[in-house]
Amino acid sequence: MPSPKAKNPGRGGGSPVFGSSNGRYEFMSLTKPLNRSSPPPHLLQRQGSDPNTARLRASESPTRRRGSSSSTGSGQGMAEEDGIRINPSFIRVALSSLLAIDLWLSKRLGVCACEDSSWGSVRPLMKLIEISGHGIPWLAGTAYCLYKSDSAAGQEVMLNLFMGLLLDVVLVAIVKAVVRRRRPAHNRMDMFATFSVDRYSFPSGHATRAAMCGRFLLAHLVLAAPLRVLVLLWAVLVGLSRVMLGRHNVTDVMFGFWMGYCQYNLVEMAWLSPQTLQGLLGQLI
Ligand SMILES: CC(C)=CCC/C(C)=C/CC/C(C)=C/COP(=O)(O)O
Repeated sequence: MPSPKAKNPGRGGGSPVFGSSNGRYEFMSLTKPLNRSSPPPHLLQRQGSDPNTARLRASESPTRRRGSSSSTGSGQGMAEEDGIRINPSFIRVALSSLLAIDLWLSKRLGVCACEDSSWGSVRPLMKLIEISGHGIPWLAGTAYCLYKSDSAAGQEVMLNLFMGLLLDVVLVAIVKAVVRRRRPAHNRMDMFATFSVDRYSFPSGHATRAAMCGRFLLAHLVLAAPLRVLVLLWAVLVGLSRVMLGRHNVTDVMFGFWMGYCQYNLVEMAWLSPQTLQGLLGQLI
């Protein structure tokens, strides 16, 4: 089978392809036309600043030795070298492949993106789950519990949850503002109470909140086993509903879960004890 590189020697655009010219899959760059006579600058850089030394080392490389005994002579050897040369771009290729899979999967899973979608009838339920993970009910509910709590332990837990929720809103806003990934094209922007950064989708604020609050509740509330399962199920459903509603891509939610999980560690590290609270309140009053 002819190598794709041989078919498209001068194609631009930078998308690498998989080639199997010698029965072995390798990445080959389509960005630059092949230059058989001299190695590219980044190969020289990797092997030392002296181009002659670099050429010498390249000719001593096992790849070159293997290539010289191959059926197509030096051309084949160079093709194998190409495989080595474009290794630095492997991460870029992997990331763009992941992104493509992410977009494809997110579009396929966005089955409640509008009423006419295949699962459009489930949309009201998904929107209910969306509200259950929204920042405002969580902040308002926690503030209310803090106000109503008559035990020091209860107040301590609620205050730390409230601080965690504020931290979550701030961190998510920062990451969204920095990354600026747009929401999926199939999303209908009909969420309630959003800020300007909420036009961006990475990470999912609902997913960070679900992960952080889920961990928090499991760690600080004494819950029977069925309720613990329910908390976990709720967190998973919040994440799933983001993709099904078309609000987010899968990676936004996955990263959101991870970020929320880590945020809980931060809350634990910066835990406000009653003593710290008294000190803080003493300074304030
Ligand atoms: C105290 C304060 C600034 C509260 C803000 C609460 C609030 C409105 C959070 C935003 C909730 C929201 C719509 C987030 C977007 O979630 P995604 O999952 O779509 O990223």
